[in-house]
Amino acid sequence: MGATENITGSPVDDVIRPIDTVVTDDNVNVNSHVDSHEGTNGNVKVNITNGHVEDLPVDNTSLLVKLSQTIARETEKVDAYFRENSIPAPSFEADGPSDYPALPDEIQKARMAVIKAAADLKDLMVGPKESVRWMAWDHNNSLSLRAVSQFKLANAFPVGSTATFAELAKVANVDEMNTRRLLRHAMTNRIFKEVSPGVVAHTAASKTLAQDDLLQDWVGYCVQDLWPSAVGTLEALTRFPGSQEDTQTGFQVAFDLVDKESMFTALGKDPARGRQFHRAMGSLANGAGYEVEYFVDNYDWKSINENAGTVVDVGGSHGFVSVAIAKKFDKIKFIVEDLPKALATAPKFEGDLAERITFKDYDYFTPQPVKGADVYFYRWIIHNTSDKYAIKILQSLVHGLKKGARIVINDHCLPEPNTENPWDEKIIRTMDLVMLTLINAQERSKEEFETLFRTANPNYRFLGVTRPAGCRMSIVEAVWEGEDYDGAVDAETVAVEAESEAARSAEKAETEASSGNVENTIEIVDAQVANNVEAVAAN
Ligand SMILES: C[S@@+](CC[C@H](N)C(=O)[O-])C[C@H]1O[C@@H](n2cnc3c(N)ncnc32)[C@H](O)[C@@H]1O
Repeated sequence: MGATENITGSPVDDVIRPIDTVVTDDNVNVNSHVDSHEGTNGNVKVNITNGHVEDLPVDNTSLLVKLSQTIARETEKVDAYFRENSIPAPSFEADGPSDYPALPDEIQKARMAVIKAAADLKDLMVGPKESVRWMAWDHNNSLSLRAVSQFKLANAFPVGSTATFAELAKVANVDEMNTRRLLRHAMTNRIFKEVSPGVVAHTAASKTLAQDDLLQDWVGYCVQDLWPSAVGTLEALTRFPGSQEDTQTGFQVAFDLVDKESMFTALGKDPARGRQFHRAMGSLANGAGYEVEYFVDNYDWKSINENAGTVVDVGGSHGFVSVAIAKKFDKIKFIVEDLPKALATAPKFEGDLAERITFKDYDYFTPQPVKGADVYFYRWIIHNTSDKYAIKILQSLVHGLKKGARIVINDHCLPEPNTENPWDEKIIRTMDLVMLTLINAQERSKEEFETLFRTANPNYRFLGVTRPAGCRMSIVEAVWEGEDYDGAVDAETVAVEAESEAARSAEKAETEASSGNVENTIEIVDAQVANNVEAVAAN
């Protein structure tokens, strides 16, 4: 039924009058979904029948126009910034930039507003039925992307030149017709373009893939390991309801490893696949919003520094987070704990860093050996575990905590629905599903973090969660309000012991500590895989 008909189907134009229900705020809220927009253009019509006033369906035209206005207005801000700063404009062509530079807050906000409004506008223009219909075909994007990735087609011909489908078919070792079909589908996602019949050239996206090895590994890992795991997940959930074990996930269903091997163990046994995983994680960890500076700059390290306090970096790998904090806060002492295999390749620090940062072998499911420290922090640790194991980790601390000790978790924190820019919300919720499909772990909301601490021990008082602007990760904090530890060994003593222990472990180390560059990150993740294999073997 149209807006100009009454329920009997007779014309009602003569009794339709515009009413003034205009919502004047023409700013589209960047942090909410489209259904929270209340704006209309003032043309909401009222049907007066038998003295009865009814709202008729709101005409969405006003919302469409508002979205398009937002797109135009905010795009102009981004465009002006690019021009003023002589930054190359975004382009689909192979000579276009691969990524956005770091933008000032205001310009980044404008960019995010455009991304949101453009997505909303597209969805509205497509409509719910057709959106859902074709969403169900999304896996075909993975299929054509997997072909490009697996057959290494991005590197099959140099950027700036072209290749025929016949030539690319040879590279892929797949017949020409099917190579063409796969590639023409990839082209609908702007990966390659057909510049003349049968002739393929690079685009900005295929060029980026060709030039970014880590991105290729990210894609490879996602389409080869993650995608089949996603397909196996519902079977895992029905076969093992509520399982918290990392050997009962979609990954195990997909690769016939149920109750046999965790993903880390499986990848650890297969060097090529393991390397791809490590490098994929390196690609992610170097992405926008994950920079370690957010943690360094947004936690109260200052007060710890003033008291020359001790900080324990649990699961700290090669200590690159501690190094970054130590470089800014010159009095804090750090103990970086990890499994022996990770520490075996740890860097040897020099000078001030060597005096203040020590390594210690430690399995975080066992009682914490460093007692009486000021802060114990877990960066990218707790989200790798289900609740059962996360609680175990937090309980392992209890016997050595002094009153007032802080426990800090640096992980994603799931937002309340619709409070986040939809793009960010999609990424964080997808990350949560990825943790489920691969290792039965999870991202957590503020309430879930609070419950973890409360369940681990009622003497933890949850202090809350903060999230630095621009960062994808949050800082979760609790304080220990129970009795002081029994004082058998203090943090200082353990630090000294740890130093000599680490010196032994680090004999073979050749790596330099750095503040989180790609190579360093890859090494860290290498160590993680190796250690998880070890941890699984030990458990
Ligand atoms: C994702 S990495 C995080 C490294 C570092 N915290 C960071 O922010 O980059 C996880 C770390 O946990 C370590 N790990 C895994 N199992 C462990 C265990 N049972 N005890 C101690 N460390 C462990 C791995 O070796 C790896 O270094």
